[in-house]
Amino acid sequence: MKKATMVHVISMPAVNLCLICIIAVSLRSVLDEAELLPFDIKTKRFSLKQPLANNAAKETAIMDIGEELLHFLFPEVLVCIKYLISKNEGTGQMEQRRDFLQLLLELGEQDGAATSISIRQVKAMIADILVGGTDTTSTMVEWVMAELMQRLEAMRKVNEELTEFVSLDSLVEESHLPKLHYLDTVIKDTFRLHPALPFLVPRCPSQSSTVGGYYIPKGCMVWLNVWVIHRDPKIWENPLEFQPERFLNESSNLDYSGNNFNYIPFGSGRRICARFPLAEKSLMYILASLLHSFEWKLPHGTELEFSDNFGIVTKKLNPTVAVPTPGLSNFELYTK
Ligand code: HEM
Repeated sequence: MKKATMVHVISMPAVNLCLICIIAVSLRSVLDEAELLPFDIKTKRFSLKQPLANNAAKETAIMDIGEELLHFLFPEVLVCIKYLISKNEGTGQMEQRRDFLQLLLELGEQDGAATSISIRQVKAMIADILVGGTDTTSTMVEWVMAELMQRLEAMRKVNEELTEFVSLDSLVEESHLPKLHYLDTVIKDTFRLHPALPFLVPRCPSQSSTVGGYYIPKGCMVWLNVWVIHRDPKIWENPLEFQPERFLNESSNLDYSGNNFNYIPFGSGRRICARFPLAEKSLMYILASLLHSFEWKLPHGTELEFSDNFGIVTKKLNPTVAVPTPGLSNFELYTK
């Protein structure tokens, strides 16, 4: 007999991960004002310190605050980082395998070299990756699920595609992902309507310039409003409608590379999301698995609504709640 359970599509810790992003993003500009406000764990407040003399002092201060905040908000992230580092150092894995962490640790060993980095910088980079990649991904999974449960025709097409390419007697594998074109368009149009970082990361030009007739003074903070670009009626037909088919035209260059400025959910240029290809794959994989293995319905008598909870990462104001029912032909697949 099929068993149904009600679940939150995504359950995240109550503390919003975007706090760390705010710190990472805005600290540089705060520090440029020469006053530093370090975070006091006991009082949970920022306290005033002396102006910082040079860039090295600012970098150290950024890491001090980042580490303190990590301790306070995400102790498990730090424990995880420390574990990974000690595991790599302790077991002689260095010689056998060269993964990202190992490369970072090797850079740390080059005494005096220009590329040498400290263990604190290694930790900061790994924390960046863990933090930058978690809240964004889970938020997007939730938005896609909500859009699909609202547009049953699109859900039907996704399910048909999954049944054709994966089949009901197997689980989704990485090799299936390139074949799931319709799911890809669903994710893309969800990114258009609900970009996870609607203002990207702010820019600070090192030279004054004029762009599109606007004078941008050196040193100012520039926020790009991607949310508005993605809903601009001059660019998009029926911009407020969820229409995945608009991405079926392959000649439109509407991918995640940031080369078409009409569509930049992962940003563009030198500061484009550092791991957008990984994010693209993870999203496809998570969503394909959820949608292939279960049939999703709203709890009886409830309706979806799509208000934003504005933030650095823009989530749904009201979490999506859905009821999954197993749909695979062989129940043992769920225990794998
Ligand atoms: C759905 C998932 C994700 C979304 C929507 C997303 C979005 C973004 C955006 C919009 C930016 C700013 C780009 C700009 O201002 O031009 C960014 C930056 C960044 N992302 Fe992602 N991201 C995601 C997943 C990830 C993952 C999985 C990682 C790492 C494993 C990651 C690491 C980073 C880092 C390190 C930066 C800063 C890059 C820099 O400033 O040079 N992100 N991301």
